[in-house]
Amino acid sequence: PYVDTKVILENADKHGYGVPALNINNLEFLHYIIEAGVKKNSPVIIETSQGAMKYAGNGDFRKGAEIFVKMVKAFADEVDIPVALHLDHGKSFEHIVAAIKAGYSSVMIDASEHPFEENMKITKEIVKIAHAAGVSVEAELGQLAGIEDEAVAAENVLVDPDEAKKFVEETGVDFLAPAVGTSHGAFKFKGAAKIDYDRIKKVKEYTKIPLVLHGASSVVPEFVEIAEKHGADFGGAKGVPSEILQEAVKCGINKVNTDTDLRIAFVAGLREFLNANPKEFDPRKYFKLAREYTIKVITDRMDVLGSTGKA
Ligand SMILES: O=C(COP(=O)(O)O)N(O)CCCCO
Ligand code: NA
Ligand SMILES: [Zn+2]
Repeated sequence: PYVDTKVILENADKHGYGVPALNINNLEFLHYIIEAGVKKNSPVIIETSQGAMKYAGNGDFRKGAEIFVKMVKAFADEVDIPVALHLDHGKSFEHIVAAIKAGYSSVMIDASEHPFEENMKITKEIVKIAHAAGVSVEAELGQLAGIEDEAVAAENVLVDPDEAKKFVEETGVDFLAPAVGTSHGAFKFKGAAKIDYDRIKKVKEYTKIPLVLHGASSVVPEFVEIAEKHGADFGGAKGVPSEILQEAVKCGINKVNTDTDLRIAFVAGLREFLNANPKEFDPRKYFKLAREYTIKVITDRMDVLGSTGKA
């Protein structure tokens, strides 16, 4: 069934596991996420960026939002696992309202590049509108480095747990994404991978709401290697290892944003298949390995995060 993201995340918070939040831009990735969720009997949070809305609507983000809601509901109505649709990194008021109007389960207002008071003011306004429409809200405190779809964020600015407490109390936001050392994309760490567990624990203790880890892709070496063997150039790619994700979940993370891992698995399978099948041009065939690898990276993540069997 199609559910509110809050239902999924409150259960995850109560039982101490993580749920993968998986980005889509097209039908194929949606297919693979649903297949993985059914296979693992895991809840799934599907998420789209503002750019994905524009892409699906061929330039018209309001159309794209409507298309995604219809696509996700069509699948969600057919399966027994809970499925939610979330707007990821909503920055523009118009995109957030379009997602609410189209029927998204939840929206993120990402005002984290603004000063604390401004972030709080903007978030409060979005919470008022979204809650009036029965839609839950995610916000971000602190900043991740790396590319956030349309804007390059500044340096890593880690969350201040005392600010988090005030922020959640004043805004009524449903989930919070504290910046704790990760970043978006495939090149997350210059040195050893590490995140600030102590900050996660403090934010959890002070806010007592479901927490979100952004930039959580592991950049799985197996698929990086396959992609590079078949012409990709991902030199220096490094992500968040599974053990770190598991510790983050123990500290209070419940929604685990994952985009890069799906992209790398898919392109690894696509490159490998095309190189091995020069005569193939049937679109129902040439995504065969891309589909297999993408489903594998998602089902492995469900096992790592503990959402397997929780639907
Ligand atoms: O936090 C994440 C996931 O980050 P990643 O999958 O790159 O680790 N997202 O919000 C997904 C979109 C960001 C661009 O990839
Ligand atoms: Na941000
Ligand atoms: Zn993110």
